[in-house]
Amino acid sequence: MAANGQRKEGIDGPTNPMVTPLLTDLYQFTMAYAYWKAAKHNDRAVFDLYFRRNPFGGEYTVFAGLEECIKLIANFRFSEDEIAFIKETLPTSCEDGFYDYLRSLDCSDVEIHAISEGFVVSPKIPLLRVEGPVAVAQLLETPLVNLINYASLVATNAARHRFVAGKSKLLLEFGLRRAHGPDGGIGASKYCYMGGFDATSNVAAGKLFGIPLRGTHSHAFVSSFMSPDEITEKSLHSSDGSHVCEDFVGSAQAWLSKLKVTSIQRSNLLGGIFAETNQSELAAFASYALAFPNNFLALVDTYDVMRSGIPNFCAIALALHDLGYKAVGIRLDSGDLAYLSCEARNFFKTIEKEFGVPDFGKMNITASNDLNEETLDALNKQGHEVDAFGIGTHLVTCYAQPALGVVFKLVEINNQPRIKLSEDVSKVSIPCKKRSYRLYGKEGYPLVDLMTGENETPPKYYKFPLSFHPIQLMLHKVDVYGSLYCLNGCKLPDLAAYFGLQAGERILCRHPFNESKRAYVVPQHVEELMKCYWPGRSGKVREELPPLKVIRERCIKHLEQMRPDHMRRLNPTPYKVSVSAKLYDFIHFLWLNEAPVGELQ
Ligand SMILES: Nc1ncnc2c1ncn2[C@@H]1O[C@H](COP(=O)(O)OP(=O)(O)OP(=O)(O)O)[C@@H](O)[C@H]1O
Ligand SMILES: O=P(O)(O)OC[C@H]1O[C@H](OP(=O)(O)OP(=O)(O)O)[C@H](O)[C@@H]1O
Ligand SMILES: O=C(O)c1cccnc1
Ligand SMILES: [Mg+2]
Repeated sequence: MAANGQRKEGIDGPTNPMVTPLLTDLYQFTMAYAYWKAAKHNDRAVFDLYFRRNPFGGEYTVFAGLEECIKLIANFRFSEDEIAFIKETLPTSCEDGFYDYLRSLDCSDVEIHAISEGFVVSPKIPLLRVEGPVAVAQLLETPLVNLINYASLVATNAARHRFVAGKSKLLLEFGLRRAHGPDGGIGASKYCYMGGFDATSNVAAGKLFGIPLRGTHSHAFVSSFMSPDEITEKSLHSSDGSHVCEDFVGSAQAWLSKLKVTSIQRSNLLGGIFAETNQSELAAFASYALAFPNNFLALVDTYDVMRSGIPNFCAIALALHDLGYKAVGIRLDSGDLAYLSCEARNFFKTIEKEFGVPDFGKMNITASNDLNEETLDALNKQGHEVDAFGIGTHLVTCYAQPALGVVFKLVEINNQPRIKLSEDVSKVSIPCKKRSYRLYGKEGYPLVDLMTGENETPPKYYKFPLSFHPIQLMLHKVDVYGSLYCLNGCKLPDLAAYFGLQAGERILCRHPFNESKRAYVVPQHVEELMKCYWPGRSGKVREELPPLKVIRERCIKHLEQMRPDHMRRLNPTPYKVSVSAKLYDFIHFLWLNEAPVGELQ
């Protein structure tokens, strides 16, 4: 049985148990029945899954969700219960043989080629190519689009937040409470990590995917304390266990008095900004420090950041320091985050200097509160001292753009290329079973993504850096005379072959729909984009599904290798997506063939 065979490959089911063969649109079942009734259900179809436009006004998208697609494919079988439900749902006139057919269905005859998860991808280029019996491929349409749409959108959103925040900042995903339901929350954590976040507050995602977990505490914890008298157990061992401070709260209060005197005496240094801090806040901080002396991080904006939160935090951090512990830092969750972070940093640096506490000035400052790309950008422009950003709502709900328009289009049936026409040229599908390639330029940046027909010769390139090779000199001559002939008269491809190199070839890359847009490219490197992730009966080797961490590293690497003008936030340069000359001609031949000729009256 194919399902057993698939299980032997060790691919678990989808993370979300709701991802079953029923997680599809009704019309996939009605079409499947009609195909079956017409004995057309096993016609061999090829579908491309792609999106039409990059999200968030950008020029790049991170491809995510593939692993879940393959998990669905590998375990795609109808249970009796599910078949019974379909039978109840479809008209009674539907013949029983159809349900026997559903009973026999799996994806053993489906072949999936896909771009690897974490790649930077562009519109129109197939992310996934599904080849198989037309009825099965269509049943797969909705779940595949569903699994890729949000995953890629939120991974891209995360990558964009990382781009603005900069490499050195810690990015924490705090969105679970605001995500679109439990699946949205789990997906957000997984794909934000993939897109370059460092950690999540979502404990379930930490367990499921091994994502690092991070967190601070909330305002409720601070406001739940009324006074320091509430703390009954006030003693704290020193970090090396050599002695005990019997009254940790008293020690913090003593530090507070010292800070106050200092602040009054040196009002320019500490700003002379506080008199009496909020003692219930001090109690909350002390209590948290007693619970986590090695991981003390305080939310400082419950009452007043500068007049209470920061001095209270410093008093506790200094009392911890006396016992050999190092406080972690603060979180700011309201107000002007640029201004407050700079003030807090000055305060910490002053304490480092005044009291000789090493590294106190480097205390971690985390900021949160309705952050998004724009606020991060504004903070950068103003100058800030934030080390870590906790981002929730805007990140996980993809507030700036709620969906990526992923589509699934038939490009071939029974070896016959198909096209979908539209008044809107950007919606015309690109027919044929295709291959796609990324062509890299001299500087190492991707220049263009190129689609060709399945059987066209792949673009060629120089396999080794020619600058290190004796052939380079001769090639120089080739450049100078603008000819493909070298000094001894042999053709460049022959010469390259002689030296064991693959020949570079000038490739005409054409805009799929705009006749005048074309460019020649001599690639320095060519990467075939789609790999076989589910071989079906083809006998091809199945590409392994790598761990999330590996996908994340791949994603970060790919984002970093993009040319900066494609990545900028304002008016980025469009990344080129093209087709070969042969495919261009074929698209337009088919277009003319399928478009009815109008008649003017
Ligand atoms: N320096 C800054 N430049 C630009 N935007 C900022 C800056 N500091 C904070 N923000 C953003 O301004 C908004 C402030 O929102 P709002 O006024 O609702 O919150 P608040 O009054 O500071 O805090 P809260 O109501 O949560 O206690 C947030 O989206 C925050 O991310
Ligand atoms: O602001 P987000 O980007 O969504 O990030 C997560 C937010 O969630 C928490 O508070 P919550 O918003 O629940 O309460 P608050 O607005 O009163 O702080 C936290 O304090 C952050 O502010
Ligand atoms: O740990 C935090 O600070 C946190 C977690 C979720 C939402 N807001 C904050
Ligand atoms: Mg909030």
